[in-house]
Amino acid sequence: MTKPTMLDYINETKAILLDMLNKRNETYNEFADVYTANVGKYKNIYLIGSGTSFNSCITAQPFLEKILNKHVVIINSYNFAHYEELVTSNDLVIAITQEGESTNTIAALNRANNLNCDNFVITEDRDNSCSKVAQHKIVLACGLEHIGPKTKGYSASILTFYLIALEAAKTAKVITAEAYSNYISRIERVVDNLDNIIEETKSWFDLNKEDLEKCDHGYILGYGINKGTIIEGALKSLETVREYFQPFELEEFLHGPIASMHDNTYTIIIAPRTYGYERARKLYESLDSQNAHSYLVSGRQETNADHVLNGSFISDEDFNPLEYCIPLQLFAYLLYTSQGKDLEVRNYPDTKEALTTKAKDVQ
Ligand SMILES: N[C@@H]1[C@@H](O)[C@H](O)[C@@H](COP(=O)(O)O)O[C@@H]1O
Repeated sequence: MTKPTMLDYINETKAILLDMLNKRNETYNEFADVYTANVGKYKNIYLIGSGTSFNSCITAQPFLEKILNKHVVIINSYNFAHYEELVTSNDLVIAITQEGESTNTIAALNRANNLNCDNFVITEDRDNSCSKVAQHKIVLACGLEHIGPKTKGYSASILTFYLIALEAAKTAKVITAEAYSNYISRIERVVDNLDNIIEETKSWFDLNKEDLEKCDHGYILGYGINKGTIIEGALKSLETVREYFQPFELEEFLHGPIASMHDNTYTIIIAPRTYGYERARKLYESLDSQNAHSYLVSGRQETNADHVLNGSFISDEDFNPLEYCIPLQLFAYLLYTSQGKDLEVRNYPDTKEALTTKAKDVQ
């Protein structure tokens, strides 16, 4: 059997997310019950992970804070395990690890246990190292993903966070049944549209193929709730194209990094029509008039410039990261394949032995 590609996994995303939505009550009821029983005790919620899993924490944080009305701290597994000073037994720890073998996440969960923090791990449906350490498990219901650069797992991770927050808020009566249903319908609408985004992204890449294929470094820019989207998007290209891609929040980019742009620097701006859009569009227009490799990914535009991905994005104010991650995942896939990069060849293979990051190899 041939190994699935990143594209196969991206194509599976819509069906997987719809299935997760359908099974949400049974999948997340334990979390909702534990949360409801302790809602008065929990002061802060810690979201912890490494790599793509950590990026899903960055993306999910604003929605969890909004729905659960608690301070949500995002911190990577290593820092939680060894440097976090303020966590107490009144905090809830939620670790996320797709394959469940990341050594830093195991260490973070051990620390949560030692500190007597209630803790959950979101992870694949198999008996892995992290699920042996955590008090409770939430299944990351996307099936296995037999490839290093994760795509469907990232989408499933952010949806898991949205859904555990909504199930917990409904059970704890932090939100009304009506508000809950409204949030679910809005997620369904975004997920239902994902296949259109895939097709539109492919057309955009094709249209600009001659220029995009030459891309060997670039900046991925965004704002608001897409802070995690751009970090994850840059990571996808770093892992696959294996050239230099750097994410910046757009306003921070203007405060210095823009000085490092050259004629051959590419930019992709992720620009949903939410707060921040006007400045993003202005930045695109300004860069486009001075540099030949500037691109904008946004909802329907007045402009029909080839470099603008005029997608049929729903641009939901809370859930648009589910759709805006797709163009960056596809960009990485289409670019590395068009450049003929081989993901089976590991760069600097000796570091894997020198610095272990996984308790077990699961690929
Ligand atoms: N290259 C992979 C990343 O793609 C992955 O995100 C990270 C965390 O893995 P996990 O989510 O299983 O903890 O591990 C590896 O380093």
